[in-house]
Amino acid sequence: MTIMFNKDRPVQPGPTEGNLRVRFTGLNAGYSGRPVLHQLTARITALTMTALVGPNGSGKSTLLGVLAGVIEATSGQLRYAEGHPPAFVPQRGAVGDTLPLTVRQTVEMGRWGERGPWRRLTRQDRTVVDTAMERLAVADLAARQLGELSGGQRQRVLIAQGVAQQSDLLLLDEPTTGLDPESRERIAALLTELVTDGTTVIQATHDLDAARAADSCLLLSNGRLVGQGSPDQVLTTTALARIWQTA
Ligand SMILES: Nc1ncnc2c1ncn2[C@@H]1O[C@H](COP(=O)(O)OP(=O)(O)OP(=O)(O)O)[C@@H](O)[C@H]1O
Repeated sequence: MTIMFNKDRPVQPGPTEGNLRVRFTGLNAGYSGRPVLHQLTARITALTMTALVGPNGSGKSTLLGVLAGVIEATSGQLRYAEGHPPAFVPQRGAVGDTLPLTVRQTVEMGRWGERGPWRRLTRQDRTVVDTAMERLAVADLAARQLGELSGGQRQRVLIAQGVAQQSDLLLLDEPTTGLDPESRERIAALLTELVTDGTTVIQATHDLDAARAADSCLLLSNGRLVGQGSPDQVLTTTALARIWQTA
């Protein structure tokens, strides 16, 4: 699927290319009257883990939002290889904690893309939800209200909702921020497992350990892509010092 972000041009279907899962060229995006992303061009290989790295405000969440389809780019080209629509796990803070939802209902929302909102779930949907909750170790919290949970528990529930979407493209916005080391490791291991099982994972992260464990990194600074490649190539002391000093 190819999405052309140019107000005058229609959406065009495009060919898939080799082992690419996502490719974007000259992508510009922002918020009303506020350009944020400038001329981003990158390729994301299927069945890899990509880390989006950069200081606060560099545009990581905006880029994920564009890739997830919740923010419309103003121009450029975004192309996905054949596959499911992306599953998007937003930042924990972006999800209201006063929503009157149980953990199970929250994870069940991951099936809405298949079933439609508030529709009765099939037995298979319920199995998918159970499996996602078990993978994230939140099954014993199923009846609890989302708002009663700790930050780390809520984060795991949101990731379970993403996993329940059964997409082969999972986008996560800072999935380990604010978590204790054990929860971070558990989530890192799960994301690696998902890649092995056939998912392409893209995560925005401030966790340099997570970024160093990724297959590739996109380094953002002021809405521009200033590095892309393997963690060793991109996360050099010099590059990190330069970018964080100017942030
Ligand atoms: N809803 C919005 N309306 C207007 N501007 C926004 C909005 N959301 C983000 N921005 C601005 O867009 C820029 C990029 O923000 P973004 O959240 O993409 O950065 P980020 O790299 O994810 O930051 P962080 O690491 O703090 O999450 C910032 O200048 C921010 O103030």
